[in-house]
Amino acid sequence: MSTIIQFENVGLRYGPGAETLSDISFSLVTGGFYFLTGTSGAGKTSLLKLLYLAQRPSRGVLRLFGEDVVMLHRSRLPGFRRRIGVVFQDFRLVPHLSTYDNIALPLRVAGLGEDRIAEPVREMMEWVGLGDRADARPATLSGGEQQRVAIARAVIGRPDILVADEPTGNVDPDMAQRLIGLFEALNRLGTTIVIATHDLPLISTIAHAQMMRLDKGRLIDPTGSLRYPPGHAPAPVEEGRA
Ligand SMILES: Nc1ncnc2c1ncn2[C@@H]1O[C@H](COP(=O)(O)OP(=O)(O)OP(=O)(O)O)[C@@H](O)[C@H]1O
Repeated sequence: MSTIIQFENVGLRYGPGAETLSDISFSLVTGGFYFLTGTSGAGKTSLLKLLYLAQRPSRGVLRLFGEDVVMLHRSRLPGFRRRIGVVFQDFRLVPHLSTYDNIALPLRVAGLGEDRIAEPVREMMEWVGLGDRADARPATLSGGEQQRVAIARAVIGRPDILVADEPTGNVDPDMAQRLIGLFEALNRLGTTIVIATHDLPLISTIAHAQMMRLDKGRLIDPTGSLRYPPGHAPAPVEEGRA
Protein backbone atom coordinates (compact mmCIF):
# COMPACT_ATOMS: atom_id res chain seq x y z
CA MET A 1 0.00 0.00 0.00
CA SER A 2 1.27 3.46 -0.81
CA THR A 3 1.89 6.28 1.63
CA ILE A 4 -0.62 9.11 1.22
CA ILE A 5 0.27 11.29 4.24
CA GLN A 6 3.74 11.65 5.66
CA PHE A 7 4.96 13.89 8.47
CA GLU A 8 8.70 14.13 9.12
CA ASN A 9 9.75 15.99 12.26
CA VAL A 10 6.95 18.50 11.79
CA GLY A 11 6.61 21.37 14.23
CA LEU A 12 3.86 23.99 14.42
CA ARG A 13 4.18 27.28 16.24
CA TYR A 14 1.34 29.81 16.17
CA GLY A 15 3.22 32.73 17.69
CA PRO A 16 6.44 33.56 19.48
CA GLY A 17 5.77 31.06 22.32
CA ALA A 18 6.40 27.34 22.58
CA GLU A 19 5.52 24.98 19.73
CA THR A 20 1.96 23.65 19.73
CA LEU A 21 3.12 20.54 17.87
CA SER A 22 6.66 19.15 18.08
CA ASP A 23 8.58 16.41 16.31
CA ILE A 24 5.54 14.89 14.65
CA SER A 25 6.56 11.97 12.41
CA PHE A 26 4.29 9.31 10.96
CA SER A 27 3.10 7.82 7.70
CA LEU A 28 -0.46 6.90 6.79
CA VAL A 29 -1.28 4.56 3.95
CA THR A 30 -3.88 4.96 1.23
CA GLY A 31 -7.17 3.45 2.33
CA GLY A 32 -6.27 3.40 6.03
CA PHE A 33 -8.65 4.32 8.84
CA TYR A 34 -7.10 6.33 11.65
CA PHE A 35 -8.31 7.87 14.88
CA LEU A 36 -6.48 10.73 16.55
CA THR A 37 -7.04 11.05 20.28
CA GLY A 38 -5.63 13.09 23.13
CA THR A 39 -6.80 15.34 25.91
CA SER A 40 -8.27 18.76 25.22
CA GLY A 41 -5.54 21.12 24.07
CA ALA A 42 -3.17 18.29 23.08
CA GLY A 43 -3.08 19.61 19.51
CA LYS A 44 -5.54 17.41 17.59
CA THR A 45 -7.24 20.24 15.71
CA SER A 46 -3.85 21.78 14.97
CA LEU A 47 -2.61 18.53 13.44
CA LEU A 48 -5.76 18.24 11.34
CA LYS A 49 -5.28 21.84 10.15
CA LEU A 50 -1.88 20.86 8.80
CA LEU A 51 -3.53 17.93 7.05
CA TYR A 52 -6.19 19.97 5.32
CA LEU A 53 -3.70 22.72 4.48
CA ALA A 54 -5.16 25.46 6.69
CA GLN A 55 -1.75 25.76 8.37
CA ARG A 56 1.75 25.19 7.11
CA PRO A 57 4.34 23.49 9.29
CA SER A 58 6.78 25.85 11.02
CA ARG A 59 9.45 23.20 10.46
CA GLY A 60 9.83 19.70 9.12
CA VAL A 61 8.39 18.07 6.01
CA LEU A 62 4.76 17.28 5.30
CA ARG A 63 3.99 15.26 2.19
CA LEU A 64 0.50 14.72 0.86
CA PHE A 65 -0.04 12.51 -2.17
CA GLY A 66 3.74 12.19 -2.34
CA GLU A 67 4.41 15.94 -2.62
CA ASP A 68 5.99 18.33 -0.14
CA VAL A 69 3.18 20.77 0.66
CA VAL A 70 5.52 23.49 1.93
CA MET A 71 7.18 23.62 -1.49
CA LEU A 72 3.87 23.49 -3.33
CA HIS A 73 3.09 26.49 -5.51
CA ARG A 74 0.06 28.45 -4.28
CA SER A 75 -1.73 27.84 -7.56
CA ARG A 76 -1.81 24.10 -6.82
CA LEU A 77 -3.31 24.39 -3.35
CA PRO A 78 -6.98 24.48 -4.49
CA GLY A 79 -6.45 21.26 -6.47
CA PHE A 80 -4.99 19.59 -3.40
CA ARG A 81 -7.78 20.88 -1.17
CA ARG A 82 -10.42 19.44 -3.50
CA ARG A 83 -9.02 15.98 -2.81
CA ILE A 84 -9.51 16.42 0.94
CA GLY A 85 -12.96 16.39 2.55
CA VAL A 86 -13.13 18.18 5.89
CA VAL A 87 -15.66 18.02 8.73
CA PHE A 88 -14.84 21.08 10.82
CA GLN A 89 -15.45 21.08 14.57
CA ASP A 90 -17.59 24.22 14.11
CA PHE A 91 -19.21 22.88 10.88
CA ARG A 92 -18.59 26.03 8.74
CA LEU A 93 -21.74 25.67 6.68
CA VAL A 94 -22.50 28.47 4.25
CA PRO A 95 -25.20 30.39 6.14
CA HIS A 96 -27.27 31.59 3.20
CA LEU A 97 -27.39 28.17 1.51
CA SER A 98 -29.96 25.44 2.16
CA THR A 99 -29.10 21.94 3.35
CA TYR A 100 -29.33 20.75 -0.26
CA ASP A 101 -27.05 23.48 -1.59
CA ASN A 102 -24.49 23.11 1.20
CA ILE A 103 -24.20 19.40 0.48
CA ALA A 104 -24.11 19.97 -3.30
CA LEU A 105 -21.29 22.52 -3.01
CA PRO A 106 -18.27 20.20 -3.58
CA LEU A 107 -19.94 18.67 -6.66
CA ARG A 108 -20.69 22.12 -8.10
CA VAL A 109 -17.13 23.29 -7.38
CA ALA A 110 -15.92 20.16 -9.21
CA GLY A 111 -17.95 21.32 -12.22
CA LEU A 112 -20.67 18.63 -12.25
CA GLY A 113 -23.91 19.52 -14.00
CA GLU A 114 -27.16 19.67 -12.03
CA ASP A 115 -28.32 16.42 -13.66
CA ARG A 116 -25.45 14.59 -11.93
CA ILE A 117 -25.89 16.34 -8.61
CA ALA A 118 -29.53 15.85 -7.61
CA GLU A 119 -29.50 12.09 -7.07
CA PRO A 120 -26.34 11.81 -4.94
CA VAL A 121 -27.38 14.83 -2.84
CA ARG A 122 -30.87 13.37 -2.20
CA GLU A 123 -29.32 10.00 -1.35
CA MET A 124 -26.85 11.62 1.03
CA MET A 125 -29.57 13.67 2.74
CA GLU A 126 -31.52 10.45 3.34
CA TRP A 127 -28.44 8.71 4.71
CA VAL A 128 -27.81 11.39 7.31
CA GLY A 129 -31.54 11.63 8.15
CA LEU A 130 -32.15 15.06 6.67
CA GLY A 131 -34.36 14.11 3.71
CA ASP A 132 -37.11 16.41 4.99
CA ARG A 133 -34.82 19.40 5.67
CA ALA A 134 -33.59 20.04 2.12
CA ASP A 135 -34.63 23.71 2.10
CA ALA A 136 -33.59 24.60 5.66
CA ARG A 137 -30.87 27.21 6.24
CA PRO A 138 -28.16 26.24 8.78
CA ALA A 139 -29.41 28.75 11.39
CA THR A 140 -32.74 26.87 11.57
CA LEU A 141 -31.06 23.49 12.16
CA SER A 142 -29.99 21.98 15.49
CA GLY A 143 -26.29 21.48 16.23
CA GLY A 144 -26.59 17.77 15.44
CA GLU A 145 -28.38 18.47 12.17
CA GLN A 146 -25.73 21.01 11.16
CA GLN A 147 -23.06 18.43 11.96
CA ARG A 148 -24.79 15.93 9.67
CA VAL A 149 -24.92 18.47 6.83
CA ALA A 150 -21.20 19.11 7.38
CA ILE A 151 -20.47 15.38 7.17
CA ALA A 152 -22.60 14.90 4.07
CA ARG A 153 -20.81 17.82 2.37
CA ALA A 154 -17.40 16.40 3.29
CA VAL A 155 -18.05 12.91 1.94
CA ILE A 156 -20.23 13.52 -1.12
CA GLY A 157 -17.34 14.16 -3.50
CA ARG A 158 -15.63 10.88 -2.45
CA PRO A 159 -12.43 12.65 -1.42
CA ASP A 160 -9.09 10.82 -1.37
CA ILE A 161 -8.67 11.88 2.27
CA LEU A 162 -11.43 12.61 4.78
CA VAL A 163 -10.42 14.65 7.83
CA ALA A 164 -13.04 14.98 10.57
CA ASP A 165 -12.77 16.87 13.85
CA GLU A 166 -15.08 15.39 16.52
CA PRO A 167 -17.65 14.46 13.86
CA THR A 168 -20.05 12.77 16.26
CA GLY A 169 -19.79 15.27 19.13
CA ASN A 170 -23.34 16.58 18.67
CA VAL A 171 -25.37 13.50 17.80
CA ASP A 172 -26.93 10.66 19.80
CA PRO A 173 -25.27 7.20 19.89
CA ASP A 174 -27.57 5.73 17.21
CA MET A 175 -26.79 8.54 14.77
CA ALA A 176 -23.09 8.29 15.67
CA GLN A 177 -23.20 4.63 14.61
CA ARG A 178 -24.93 5.55 11.36
CA LEU A 179 -22.35 8.23 10.60
CA ILE A 180 -19.48 5.91 11.35
CA GLY A 181 -21.13 3.49 8.90
CA LEU A 182 -20.93 6.26 6.31
CA PHE A 183 -17.22 6.74 7.01
CA GLU A 184 -16.68 2.98 6.73
CA ALA A 185 -18.50 2.87 3.38
CA LEU A 186 -16.33 5.71 2.12
CA ASN A 187 -13.25 3.94 3.45
CA ARG A 188 -14.22 0.78 1.55
CA LEU A 189 -14.24 2.89 -1.61
CA GLY A 190 -10.60 3.75 -0.91
CA THR A 191 -10.76 7.02 1.03
CA THR A 192 -8.17 7.43 3.77
CA ILE A 193 -9.97 8.50 6.95
CA VAL A 194 -8.50 10.55 9.81
CA ILE A 195 -10.90 11.31 12.66
CA ALA A 196 -10.05 13.28 15.81
CA THR A 197 -12.32 12.22 18.65
CA HIS A 198 -12.69 11.73 22.39
CA ASP A 199 -15.39 9.12 21.76
CA LEU A 200 -13.73 5.87 22.83
CA PRO A 201 -16.79 3.62 22.25
CA LEU A 202 -16.89 4.96 18.69
CA ILE A 203 -13.24 4.06 18.15
CA SER A 204 -13.83 0.50 19.33
CA THR A 205 -16.45 -0.07 16.61
CA ILE A 206 -13.88 0.02 13.80
CA ALA A 207 -11.79 -3.09 14.26
CA HIS A 208 -9.26 -2.33 11.55
CA ALA A 209 -8.68 1.31 12.55
CA GLN A 210 -5.36 2.44 13.94
CA MET A 211 -5.01 4.94 16.71
CA MET A 212 -2.66 7.87 17.16
CA ARG A 213 -2.49 9.76 20.39
CA LEU A 214 -1.24 13.28 21.02
CA ASP A 215 0.07 14.33 24.37
CA LYS A 216 1.11 17.96 24.89
CA GLY A 217 1.78 18.42 21.20
CA ARG A 218 3.76 15.23 20.76
CA LEU A 219 2.62 12.04 19.13
CA ILE A 220 2.66 8.84 21.08
CA ASP A 221 1.70 5.49 19.62
CA PRO A 222 -0.25 3.46 22.14
CA THR A 223 -0.65 0.45 19.88
CA GLY A 224 2.77 0.29 18.29
CA SER A 225 0.97 -0.50 15.07
CA LEU A 226 1.53 2.67 13.06
CA ARG A 227 3.99 2.58 10.23
CA TYR A 228 6.61 5.19 10.90
CA PRO A 229 9.23 6.05 8.34
CA PRO A 230 12.65 4.59 9.21
CA GLY A 231 14.20 6.48 12.11
CA HIS A 232 11.03 8.45 12.80
CA ALA A 233 9.25 6.49 15.50
CA PRO A 234 8.32 9.02 18.21
CA ALA A 235 10.17 8.98 21.50
CA PRO A 236 8.07 7.95 24.51
CA VAL A 237 6.56 10.94 26.31
CA GLU A 238 8.21 11.56 29.67
CA GLU A 239 6.04 12.03 32.73
CA GLY A 240 5.67 15.63 33.85
CA ARG A 241 7.30 17.19 30.82
CA ALA A 242 5.99 20.66 30.06
N1 LIG B 1 -4.84 29.93 16.08
C1 LIG B 1 -4.19 29.71 17.22
N2 LIG B 1 -3.35 30.64 17.74
C2 LIG B 1 -2.68 30.41 18.88
N3 LIG B 1 -2.79 29.28 19.62
C3 LIG B 1 -3.61 28.32 19.16
C4 LIG B 1 -4.37 28.48 17.94
N4 LIG B 1 -5.09 27.37 17.74
C5 LIG B 1 -4.83 26.53 18.78
N5 LIG B 1 -3.94 27.11 19.63
C6 LIG B 1 -3.40 26.50 20.85
O1 LIG B 1 -2.82 25.25 20.50
C7 LIG B 1 -3.05 24.28 21.52
C8 LIG B 1 -3.69 23.04 20.90
O2 LIG B 1 -5.00 23.40 20.45
P1 LIG B 1 -5.87 22.41 19.57
O3 LIG B 1 -7.17 23.10 19.28
O4 LIG B 1 -5.07 21.93 18.44
O5 LIG B 1 -6.10 21.20 20.60
P2 LIG B 1 -7.17 20.00 20.59
O6 LIG B 1 -6.43 18.79 21.02
O7 LIG B 1 -7.84 19.95 19.28
O8 LIG B 1 -8.21 20.45 21.71
P3 LIG B 1 -9.79 20.12 21.83
O9 LIG B 1 -9.92 18.65 22.07
O10 LIG B 1 -10.19 20.93 23.04
O11 LIG B 1 -10.45 20.58 20.56
C9 LIG B 1 -3.92 24.95 22.59
O12 LIG B 1 -3.09 25.37 23.63
C10 LIG B 1 -4.49 26.15 21.85
O13 LIG B 1 -4.72 27.22 22.74
